[in-house]
Amino acid sequence: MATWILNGLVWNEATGETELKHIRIAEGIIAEIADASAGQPDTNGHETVDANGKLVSAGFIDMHVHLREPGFEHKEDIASGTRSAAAGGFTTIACMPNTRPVTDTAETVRFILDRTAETGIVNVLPYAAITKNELGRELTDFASLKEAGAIGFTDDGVGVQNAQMMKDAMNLAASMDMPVIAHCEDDSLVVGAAVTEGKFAAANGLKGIPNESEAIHVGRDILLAEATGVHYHVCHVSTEQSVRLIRHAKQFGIKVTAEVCPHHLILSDEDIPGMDANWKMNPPLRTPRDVQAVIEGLEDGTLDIIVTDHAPHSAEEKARGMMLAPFGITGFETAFPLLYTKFVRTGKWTLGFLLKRMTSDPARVFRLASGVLKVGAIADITIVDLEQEREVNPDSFISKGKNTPFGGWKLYGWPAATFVNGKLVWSE
Ligand SMILES: NC(=O)N[C@@H](CC(=O)O)C(=O)O
Ligand SMILES: [Zn+2]
Repeated sequence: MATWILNGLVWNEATGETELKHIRIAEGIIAEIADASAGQPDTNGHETVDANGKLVSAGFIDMHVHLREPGFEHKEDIASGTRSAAAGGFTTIACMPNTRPVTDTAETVRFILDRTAETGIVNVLPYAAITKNELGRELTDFASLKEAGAIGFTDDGVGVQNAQMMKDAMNLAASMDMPVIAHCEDDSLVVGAAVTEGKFAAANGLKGIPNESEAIHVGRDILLAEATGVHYHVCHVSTEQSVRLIRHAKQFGIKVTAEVCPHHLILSDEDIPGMDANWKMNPPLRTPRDVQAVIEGLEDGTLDIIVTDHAPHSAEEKARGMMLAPFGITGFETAFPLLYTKFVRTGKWTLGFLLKRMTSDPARVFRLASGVLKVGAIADITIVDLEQEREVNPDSFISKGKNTPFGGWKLYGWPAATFVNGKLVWSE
């Protein structure tokens, strides 16, 4: 039995227009994409889903997420996290190793893959830690982690402070054709700070996190990437200086790629309403000048992909206030509506540009087989209602994390159904 998705609006990259199509899925693969103008296909004996003119896209890919399992299941687990991802239109997500235990052994990598098989509903790609316990002191066993299924190495949550340690990691990763993914942060520059250096910090008498705490690592690591030849990927770029360094490195042919989060594209420190920890994340919301720089970086290809950095925390943890609460905001269930409403509906970006940065670009950067809607491709598919306007209500998030600064925002472009490997895993 096949599945037909009827009357879906599909983006045509060549023409820059959407076209009405019928899509046939068989055995988890896109078997046929037919023009709707040629009439209704014979769906006899097959399952049908009528997209009714809604957008049909390759499923979104999110290469930076925190699923919190093992160890922090009160914040999120693989069951709730993958359901939240599916509700955001994501079909493949890559999870960070700052779990408990840290994902620094083959056993924990296998645990994540096994739990995903048991309880998950989207594809989960685990990253493994660069250093044991993410302490920056001793490299993990890269070979066994790769063998167990890790797709790259990162100490996300903290920066690798020691340059020799990072260089050793890059050399080793390069020798096994694996990427190094870096949370860029110099610890000595950020002590006691919760928000960026800027107007909000100044107005509230707070110490700020300076831009160079991120950019120093980006600059250092670009030089190390050049020396080692590794594929170096920069996490959650937030500053004008980092964009400048990455742009320059790319001009020299250094193998660097980078990601940016919706919140860094949409909010600045000047939007922070008060000492509310739902506005606290790492890297922090930067100045309007930085927001402009990351937008331009994404537009000109300096920044390759959009990721959510979905970082759920419990209400109790966030209630500790701006200075004491952990860094991080949830991302899955607001990412596409935010970007679509803010950048596509306003005419700043084409729909195709946004889709590319959330599908085929992450697939290209991380050499994944998914991310395209074409005959023969894996049927990871997202249906989105571009015309539906709805208010963000954190209480109705599927994620255990309700920590978002976007509560109450009125947005368009809500995911309506999500298929993974040809199977409907979530619908409105
Ligand atoms: N981004 C965050 O603010 N927090 C992340 C860690 C990280 O990605 O740096 C988390 O694990 O909570
Ligand atoms: Zn990080």
